[in-house]
Amino acid sequence: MNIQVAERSIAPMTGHSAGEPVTRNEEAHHELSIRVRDLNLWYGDTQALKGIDIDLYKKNITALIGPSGCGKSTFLRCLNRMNDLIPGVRIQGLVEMDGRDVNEVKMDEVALRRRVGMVFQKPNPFPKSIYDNIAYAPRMHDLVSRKADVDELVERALRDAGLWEEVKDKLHQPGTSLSGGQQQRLCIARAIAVQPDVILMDEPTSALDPISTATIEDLMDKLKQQFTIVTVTHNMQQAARVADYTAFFHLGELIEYNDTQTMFSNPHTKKAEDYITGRYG
Ligand SMILES: Nc1ncnc2c1ncn2[C@@H]1O[C@H](COP(=O)(O)OP(=O)(O)OP(=O)(O)O)[C@@H](O)[C@H]1O
Repeated sequence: MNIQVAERSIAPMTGHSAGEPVTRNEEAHHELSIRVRDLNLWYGDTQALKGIDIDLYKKNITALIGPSGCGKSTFLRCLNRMNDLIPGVRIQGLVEMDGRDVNEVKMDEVALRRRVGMVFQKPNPFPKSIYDNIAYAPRMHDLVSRKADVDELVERALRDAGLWEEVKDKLHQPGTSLSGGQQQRLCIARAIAVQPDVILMDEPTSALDPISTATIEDLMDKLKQQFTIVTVTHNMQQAARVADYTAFFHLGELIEYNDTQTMFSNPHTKKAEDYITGRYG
């Protein structure tokens, strides 16, 4: 492996230079998923993202951290073009997924969002049954049509989201009848049902109790075997527990991008250190 200490934070600055032994499992999991170059975003006249350059890796969890308003959610939404839905937004720069520019005019947004699932802060099941929450998108994308295939897909997604045993006898009850933590796992099951490449999570546990939070963190750890996960969190312990890489944003800029262990034990920038140690933010 040859991770370079980039002039700006593109590849994570792992703290070891080329030729040194690699002590983590980066060798096996260092395939590029998303490449972002000189990404700038304005809401009207206000610039919210400034020259972001970053490489995000497959089958890893990358945590986005930084003080409120620094642009974490805005950046996340650039990865599946959700900012396009906000009036007055202007975006410049490159966001490439598996080598293809997601902002290309020809890129079909529906197809993009099938490849890039999203889980929000507040669980938001559809006002439908547990079963239909999962079945809806795969049917819409024509991934399945036969009842037996839909049943199988629903079961697999719920099992992968660690929810099957809790809901298998009430699949036709409303998704909203579940607890908050269960609803969030239902939303994760819904996201993975279409077999995306990437799952974006915007503070996925901030509305949950500690036990549900721990369940979701365990689940994220399992899901990264199949999916690339990019998550926003305000919880430093959570970033340290779940993320392979951590990116620190400040006032719309990416200040430091590092493997999580280095970020939390030996941050390379004063701003990241101050934030992580609670000196501000
Ligand atoms: N729809 C919008 N219209 C105008 N400005 C926006 C909009 N969404 C975000 N902003 C502004 O862009 C900046 C970045 O916001 P963003 O929500 O991305 O930050 P964040 O780091 O995710 O914050 P938080 O941690 O509080 O969720 C902020 O100054 C915010 O006020």
